[in-house]
Amino acid sequence: MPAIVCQHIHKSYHHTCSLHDVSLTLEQGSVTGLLGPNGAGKSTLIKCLLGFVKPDRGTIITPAGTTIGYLPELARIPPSLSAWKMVQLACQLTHTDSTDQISSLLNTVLLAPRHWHKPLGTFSKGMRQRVALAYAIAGQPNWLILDEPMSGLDAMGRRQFLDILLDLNARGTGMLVCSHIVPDLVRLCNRVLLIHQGSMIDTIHISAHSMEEAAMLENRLIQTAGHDFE
Ligand SMILES: Nc1ncnc2c1ncn2[C@@H]1O[C@H](COP(=O)(O)OP(=O)(O)OP(=O)(O)O)[C@@H](O)[C@H]1O
Repeated sequence: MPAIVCQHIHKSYHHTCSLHDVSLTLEQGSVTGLLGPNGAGKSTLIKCLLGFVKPDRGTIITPAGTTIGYLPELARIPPSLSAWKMVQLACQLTHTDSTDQISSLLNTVLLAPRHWHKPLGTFSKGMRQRVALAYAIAGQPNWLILDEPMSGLDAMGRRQFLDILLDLNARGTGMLVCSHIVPDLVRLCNRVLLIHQGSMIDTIHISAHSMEEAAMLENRLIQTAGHDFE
């Protein structure tokens, strides 16, 4: 399938420039990280790609047949609903709400069957986030856009969540992941785009998914953000 392409995107809110001449290509099956200091424009770019926000200028080309699942930073989790019911609702939207499909999704996000019918309000943050991911992938999208997916999860929860994402990617799902957690981005991504003050300033290719690459990327980020305080 052809890539998703953004060309020369500009977006301002009132007099604040959020994105300035941003271009990028997302190849199907790839995992791209978006990294930048607070206020750099990451969420605005995601909202433009999802069609929630209209750029002032520029083009976004989404090939026919593209389907995108979205996991927002703060997914709404109704506390009285069960995991099963929540995923069933998502499946109903795509007319695939068979028992097998719902069980398969809950298994994919590693939720043990003993939790399937418990209210989500009794779940840990990690479990809730995994149910939110099952909701996002219910329509079997070929792309996933994730905004801070591992934020607030403990080490075990982050590892588990990363493993699920790596498994989804191995099965062909392309991803755009916005995160402040550099080691997670390095573990997951093929490349990381560095964004600062609304502009794309660097592309870092990740090959070894190693601690050394994470340290290098973190230094690059601190170098960038450090200039803001000079
Ligand atoms: N709805 C809005 N109205 C006005 N300004 C906005 C709006 N959304 C974003 N902005 C501004 O656009 C700039 C980029 O914000 P954005 O949320 O995209 O950054 P971010 O990189 O996602 O930040 P963070 O890491 O803190 O989530 C900021 O200056 C922000 O204040």
